[in-house]
Amino acid sequence: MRTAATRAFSTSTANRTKVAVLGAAGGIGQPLSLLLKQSPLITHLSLYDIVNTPGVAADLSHINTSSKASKHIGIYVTGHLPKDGGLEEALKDAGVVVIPAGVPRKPGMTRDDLFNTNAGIVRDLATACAKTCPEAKILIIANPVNSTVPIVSEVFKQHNVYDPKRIFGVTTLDVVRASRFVSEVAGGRPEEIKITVVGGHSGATIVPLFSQTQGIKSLSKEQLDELTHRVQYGGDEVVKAKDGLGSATLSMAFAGARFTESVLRAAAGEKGVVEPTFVRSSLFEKEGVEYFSSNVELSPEGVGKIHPLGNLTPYEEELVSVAVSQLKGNITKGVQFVSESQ
Ligand SMILES: NC(=O)C1=CN([C@@H]2O[C@H](COP(=O)(O)OP(=O)(O)OC[C@H]3O[C@@H](n4cnc5c(N)ncnc54)[C@H](O)[C@@H]3O)[C@@H](O)[C@H]2O)C=CC1
Ligand SMILES: O=C([O-])CC(=O)C(=O)O
Repeated sequence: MRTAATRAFSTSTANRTKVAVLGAAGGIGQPLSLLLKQSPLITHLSLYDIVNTPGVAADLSHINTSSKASKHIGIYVTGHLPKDGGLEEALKDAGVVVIPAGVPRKPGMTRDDLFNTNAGIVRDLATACAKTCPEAKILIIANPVNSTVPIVSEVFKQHNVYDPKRIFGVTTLDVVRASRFVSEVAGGRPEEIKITVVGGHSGATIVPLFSQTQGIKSLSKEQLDELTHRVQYGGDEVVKAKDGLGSATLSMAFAGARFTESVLRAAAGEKGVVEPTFVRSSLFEKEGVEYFSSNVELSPEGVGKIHPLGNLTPYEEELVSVAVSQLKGNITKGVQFVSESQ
């Protein structure tokens, strides 16, 4: 977690932040909190779940990570359960809220099958955020991301605190997978291979743009088909291997910690921090799609510059058009859910 950049920015205590993790005792929440406990950019790690959080918090609070910049005050960890206003306490003064709360898939399910359970969980947590920490950056991991991001946005609109720059769908795992899978086929160090992945976060809405990465343009059509399918359905590989015990947790914690750290680095003033993320975007607005994932330069306010997709091959253009048509339905479903629950 400690890159040269984070070391440079960790010298200022002014920019250090309270980060709340909602769903902190879950499969993603626990390893994500462990990774975040190592960030020099966090002063207070606030953990909330409907079960088991005090234990997770007590355990993490024994880790001797501390920042010299804060005069040896380590990251302060607290754990909250719903009783006695625990959620409000967890969110009070948070600068960043990460939401992995919600149920994961079992074999045979799509991410959209999680909507009925997770939409209500995310709506209620977003309501608490809109009331308690309306200026926090909200990082949404809970699936289906293509619908939960519009849900959070609609809730914030209802409370008149909506700023599209501060609401992010976490799609980092798609680029983490893409670079790993490409390295297995084409060689190279996966951590150095950058693949642009755009669209959304489920099946055919996930579109890797392999043509934009130098050195792998010579993939055969068969390799391209296989790699594209593997990135689009990488989540299914894990769901199948876990055989009823959930979906990706450890790789997601890695990806979620990377994205959170990037948001914090940009908030601390670092320039040139670019991550893919599913945000309010004008890229496909004309086609009626208000949210889209693409590379975004992060800024102190949150979303900075949304990068255009760049040159696409006809193969990629076709994938993007399928993604756009599916996203429309996913987004509408989230928006309608909030308007119908009023
Ligand atoms: N964006 C992405 O790339 C990925 C998203 N996910 C999604 O992340 C979510 C969580 O997955 P896991 O951690 O594996 O599930 P899990 O079931 O292990 O953990 C979820 C946690 O959320 C908690 N929770 C449920 N309702 C809550 C509420 N109202 N308030 C606070 N906490 C609540 C549960 O008690 C549990 O501890 C799932 O929806 C999954 O599909 C998973 C992998 C990748
Ligand atoms: O596949 C799932 O349900 C979890 C997920 O979003 C992923 O692993 O990309």
